[in-house]
Amino acid sequence: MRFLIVGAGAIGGYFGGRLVQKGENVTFLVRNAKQIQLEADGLIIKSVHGDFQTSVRTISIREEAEPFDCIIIAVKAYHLLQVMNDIEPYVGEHTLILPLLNGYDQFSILQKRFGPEHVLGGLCYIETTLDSAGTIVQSSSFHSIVFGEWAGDESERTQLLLSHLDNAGFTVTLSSDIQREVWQKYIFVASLSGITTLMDSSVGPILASPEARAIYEQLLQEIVSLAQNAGMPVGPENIASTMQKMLSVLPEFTSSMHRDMHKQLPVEADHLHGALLAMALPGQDDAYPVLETMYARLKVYESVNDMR
Ligand SMILES: NC(=O)C1=CN([C@@H]2O[C@H](COP(=O)(O)OP(=O)(O)OC[C@H]3O[C@@H](n4cnc5c(N)ncnc54)[C@H](OP(=O)(O)O)[C@@H]3O)[C@@H](O)[C@H]2O)C=CC1
Ligand SMILES: CC(C)(CO)C(=O)C(=O)O
Repeated sequence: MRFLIVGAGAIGGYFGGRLVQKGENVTFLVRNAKQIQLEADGLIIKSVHGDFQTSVRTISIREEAEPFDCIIIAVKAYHLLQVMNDIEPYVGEHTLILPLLNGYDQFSILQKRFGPEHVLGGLCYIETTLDSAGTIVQSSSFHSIVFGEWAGDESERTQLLLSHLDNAGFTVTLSSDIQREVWQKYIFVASLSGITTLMDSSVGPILASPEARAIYEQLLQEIVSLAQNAGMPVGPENIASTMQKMLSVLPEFTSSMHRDMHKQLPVEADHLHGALLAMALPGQDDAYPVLETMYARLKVYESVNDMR
């Protein structure tokens, strides 16, 4: 199976690198500066599971190549529209597109552009970031991909993909209810990135402060009830499971958005928190005050960042 990994950043570089390490046929679609860096140094991963470095095959945008069997999309949401133009030449009749972005809107955007038959549901759990030299740094031990047919069907093509993603040093799960999995992750990441950016803190001090913890719990409730009212596959059980996840992480655990904010990088505020608020039913737009506060805080960050 020929993989094209779009974006050799924190998640694309990590999962793609692991697949290279396993011996899978992997190519990275990258922009110029990243291509130069990868050609000079190779792909470098510093991981709690052990460091490794490998040379990788890259192509640059518009470079000729046959369509790929599976295109894994591992860019930030604000790059998705550009990326859809860039991957078009590599999408053939049987190509599977597997987005690993956080959020929800990416699926309908990709389905509309390439046709629903090409787009799988997918997400990942991992805590990775790029250091100033472009090295991928993994700081927590979990590293998993969950994927499946968007409509929940069983299929030979997802079984085949599973066999190629499996045994690559990370966990992979083929789900028959990927939309529910996507929402579980969305709730976790939207609440985590909201509270860590608002408090400018990792999880430990937030949960240790009764005041901050109460705000987190209200945020979680708002997100779950908003999504449920909007007809998404979530329910009150998502509150308990998300809280359990929060209680299981290390005190220094934080969101990728919080880390990006410290690096003065753009954030996925519209794609995560803005998209949630846009789902609120008419007449309910003032029912989510904590979520609105989180979103406002991110919009202020964006405007200050734009002026730098
Ligand atoms: N980091 C994490 O721990 C986690 C992140 N996520 C989610 O995964 C997604 C990706 O995040 P993350 O990996 O952290 O982001 P990064 O910014 O680390 O990586 C994204 C990469 O995409 C590349 N890119 C952007 N546009 C293009 C393009 N047109 N063609 C090729 N490459 C391109 C960038 O390359 P360049 O070097 O050229 O800028 C960059 O290296 C986000 O939705 C995020 O929320 C999900 C789980 C965990
Ligand atoms: C919460 C986490 C680390 C889990 O994968 C994540 O997705 C993010 O911060 O972007």
